Amino acid sequence: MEGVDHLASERSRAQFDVEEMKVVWAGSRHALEVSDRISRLVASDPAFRKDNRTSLSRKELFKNTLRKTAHAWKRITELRLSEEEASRLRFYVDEPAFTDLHWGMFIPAIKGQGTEEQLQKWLPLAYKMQIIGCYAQTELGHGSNVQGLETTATFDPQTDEFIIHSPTLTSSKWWPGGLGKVSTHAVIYARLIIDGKDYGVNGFIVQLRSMDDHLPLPGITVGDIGMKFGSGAYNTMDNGVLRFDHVRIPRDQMLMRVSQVTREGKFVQSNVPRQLVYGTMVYVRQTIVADASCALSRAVCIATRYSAVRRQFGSQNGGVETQVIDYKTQQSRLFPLLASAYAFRFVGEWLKWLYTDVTQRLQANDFSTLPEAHACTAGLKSLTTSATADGIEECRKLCGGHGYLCSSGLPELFAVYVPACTYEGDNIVLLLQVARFLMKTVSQLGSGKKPVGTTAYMGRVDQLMQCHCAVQRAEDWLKPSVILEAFEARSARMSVACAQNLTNFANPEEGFLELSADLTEAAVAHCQLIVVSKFIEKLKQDIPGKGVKEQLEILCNIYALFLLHKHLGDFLKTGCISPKQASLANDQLRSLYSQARPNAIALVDAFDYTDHFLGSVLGRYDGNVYPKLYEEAWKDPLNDSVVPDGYQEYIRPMLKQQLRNARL
Ligand SMILES: CCCCCCCC/C=C\CCCCCCCCCCCCCCCC(=O)SCCNC(=O)CCNC(=O)[C@H](O)C(C)(C)COP(=O)(O)OP(=O)(O)OC[C@H]1O[C@@H](n2cnc3c(N)ncnc32)[C@H](O)[C@@H]1OP(=O)(O)O
Ligand SMILES: Cc1cc2nc3c(=O)[nH]c(=O)nc-3n(C[C@H](O)[C@H](O)[C@H](O)COP(=O)(O)OP(=O)(O)OC[C@H]3O[C@@H](n4cnc5c(N)ncnc54)[C@H](O)[C@@H]3O)c2cc1C
Repeated sequence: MEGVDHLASERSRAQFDVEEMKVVWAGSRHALEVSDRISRLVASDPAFRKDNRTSLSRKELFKNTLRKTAHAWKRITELRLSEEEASRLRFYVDEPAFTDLHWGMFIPAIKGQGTEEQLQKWLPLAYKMQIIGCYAQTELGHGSNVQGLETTATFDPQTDEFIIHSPTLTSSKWWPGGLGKVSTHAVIYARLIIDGKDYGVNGFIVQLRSMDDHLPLPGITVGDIGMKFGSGAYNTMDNGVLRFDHVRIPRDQMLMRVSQVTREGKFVQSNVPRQLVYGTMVYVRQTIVADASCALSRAVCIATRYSAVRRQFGSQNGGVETQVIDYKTQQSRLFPLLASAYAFRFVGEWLKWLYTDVTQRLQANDFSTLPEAHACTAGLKSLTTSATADGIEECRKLCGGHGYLCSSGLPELFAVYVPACTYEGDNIVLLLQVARFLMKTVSQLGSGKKPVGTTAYMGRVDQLMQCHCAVQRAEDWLKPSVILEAFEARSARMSVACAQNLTNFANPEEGFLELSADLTEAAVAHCQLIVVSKFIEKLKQDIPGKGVKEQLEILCNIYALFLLHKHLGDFLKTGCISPKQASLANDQLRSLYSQARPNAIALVDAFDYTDHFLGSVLGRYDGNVYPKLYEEAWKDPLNDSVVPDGYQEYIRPMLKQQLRNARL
C-alpha cells in the first residue's frame, strides 16, 4: 500500500523529541539544516541515481562515476556551495570517486607539508580542480612499512632537479585511489637521495599526465590495478599502479615544510618533527572515525526498520506473529550496534576537536600533543572501522535471507566499507602504534612526568591497580563513575601487565614482537575507554529536547555494558570486577534493551537519512517492504525475458537428453 506508514505505530511509541535528537546527531541546528537540504537536493536529482550500480560492467560503472562527478562539480559551482555543503553533497551522492583523494589527501598533504610558496602555487589550481591529484604512498612491496618504500628521488645538482625512479617491480606505486585513470598530478612518497646518501621518505609533487591529451608524460607508466571486492562498491574508484623511469621534476616540487634541499644540494632539517611527513594520515584517520558512525548508523537504520516490519512465529489463536525486533536475541545483537553508532558519532566529534587543536598548536610550533593525536587517531580509526565492518555484516544477518539481496543495500555497503579496516593503516598495525604509546607512558610513570590527555588516568595507576568495583545491585551499573572506574582499571591493568612482561626480555623489540597479541588487546581496552569516556562527557553537556538526554543515557549504558559483557575475560582476569558483578551487569543490560525497544525506530529516524541515501528496500522509511521487494525482483535484467538467454544452447539439450535416457 503506497502512502501508508507501516511504522507509524512504532513512531508513535517514541518517548523523546526526534527532531531534537536529529540536531544532536547532526552536531548543530545549522548542520542539520545543511544536511537536510543537501540530501534532498541529491535525492531529487536523477543524475545521482544509484540503484543500477551493482548491475553495471566495470567500464560502465567507472564512466558513470565520471559523469556524476562532473555533474556534482557543476552543481557545486553553479549553486556556489560552501565547503561544508560540498562535503555533504559528496556524502549523499554516496559513491567513492577520485575526488575523495583529491580533496581528502592530495590537498591536505600539500597543506600540511608544503611551504608558503608551495601552498600559493599549488592550492589555487587544486581548489579549482584545474589539476587533479592523488596520494601515492603505498607500493607493491610495502604499504604498512612506510620506511621500507623503494621509489627514489635523487637530487641532480647539475640541473637543480630530482630524478624520480622506480628501481624494482616492488617499488611500483600500487593502490592509490584516483591514480589509475584520472589524476594529472600526485603527491609521491620517495626516498630522498643526495650524493648517494639516503635521507629517508619525503613527499614530492609530480605531474603524471599531459594537461592537453591526458596521456602519461614520458617515463611514466600508469594504469588501474583491476576489479576489487564486491559488485559496484569500491569499483567506482580507479586505484592505480605507477612506475617511473628517471622522471625529472624541479627541486621546488619537493614538499619542503619538514625538510629542505638547498640549491647546493644540502639537506636541512626544519625544527618541525619528521613525523609531520605522516601528518596527512593523522588527518584522514580522524575523518574515517567520523565516517564510521555514518556507515554503521546506515546499516543499523536498515536492520532496525526491517526488524520492526518482519514477523516470525509467536502467533496466538491466529493473531499476528511476533515482530522479530521483540526477540531478546535480536535486541542483544542490534541495540549495541545502535548504541555504537551514537558512541562513534560523539567520539568522532571529539577527535575532530582534538585534531583542530593539534593543528593550531603545530602552526605555533608546539608539537607536544602530536604523539597523543597520532595514538588517538590511529587507535580510534582501528577500533571504529573494525566494529563498523563487523556491525554491517551483523545487520545483514539480522535481516535474514532478504539481507543478502543487493536490494537490501547491505552487501554493497559492506563491500564499500570493509577496506577501511586496511586502508589508511592496517588496523592491527595501528593498534601496535597505540601499544607503543601506552608502553612509553607506563615506562615514564616513575619519572615524575605526569600523563595527560587520554592517558591522564594512568597517573592514578596505584589506585587503579587496587580498586574494587562497588557494584552491589544491577542499578549500580548505571553510575558513570562506576563504569569509568571499571574501564580505567581494566585498561591500566592490561597495559601494566604488558609492560611488566616486557621486562622479561633482554631485547625490548623482541619482547614487543613476542607479546604483540597481548599488546593489541591492551590498546583496544584503552581505545574503548576513550569512546566510553567521551560518550559520558557528552552527556554532561546541556542537551535540550524532551527525553533526548534520557535516551542517550540508555544508549551510553548499553554501549559500555555491552563492551563489558563482550570482553568479560579482560575484566575478570584483571580482577576489576567479580563474576557476581558481571552477572548484575548482564541483568542491567537486559533491562536497558527493554527501555530502548519502544524508541528504536525513532532513534534511527534521528539519523535523518533519505530513502535515496539508504538505498535499501528493507530500510524504507514507510516500512512498505514486501511489495517493493517483489517489484525490485522483476527489475533484474535476468527477468527481461521469460525464457533466459542460453536456453536453446544449454537447458533444452540437457532436458532432451534426460527425456531420451528415460525412454531407453
Ligand atoms: C561521485 C561524486 C563525487 C562528488 C564530489 C564532488 C566534489 C567534492 C567536494 C568536496 C568533497 C570533500 C570530500 C572529502 C572526502 C575525504 C574522504 C577521504 C577518504 C580517504 C579514503 C582513504 C583512502 C586510503 C588512502 C591510504 O590508504 S593512504 C596510505 C596509508 N598508509 C598507511 O596508513 C601506512 C601505515 N603505516 C604507518 O603509518 C607507519 O609506517 C607506521 C606503522 C606508523 C610505522 O612508522 P615507522 O616505521 O616510522 O615506525 P615507528 O618507529 O613505529 O614510528 C616512528 C615515530 O613516529 C611516530 N608516528 C608514526 N606515525 C605517526 C603519525 N602519523 N603522526 C605522528 N607521529 C607518528 C611514532 O609514534 C614514533 O614515535 P616515537 O616517539 O615513538 O619515536
Ligand atoms: C581500497 C584501498 C584504497 C587504498 N588507497 C590508497 C591510496 O589512495 N594511497 C596509498 O598510498 N595507499 C592506498 N591504499 C593502500 C593501503 O594504505 C595499504 O594497503 C595499507 O596501509 C595496508 O598496508 P599493506 O597492504 O602493506 O598490508 P600489509 O602490511 O602487507 O599487511 C598484511 C598483513 O600483515 C600484518 N602486519 C603487517 N605488519 C605487521 C606488524 N608490524 N606486526 C604485525 N602484523 C603486521 C597486517 O596486520 C596484515 O594482516 C589503499 C588500500 C585499499 C585496500
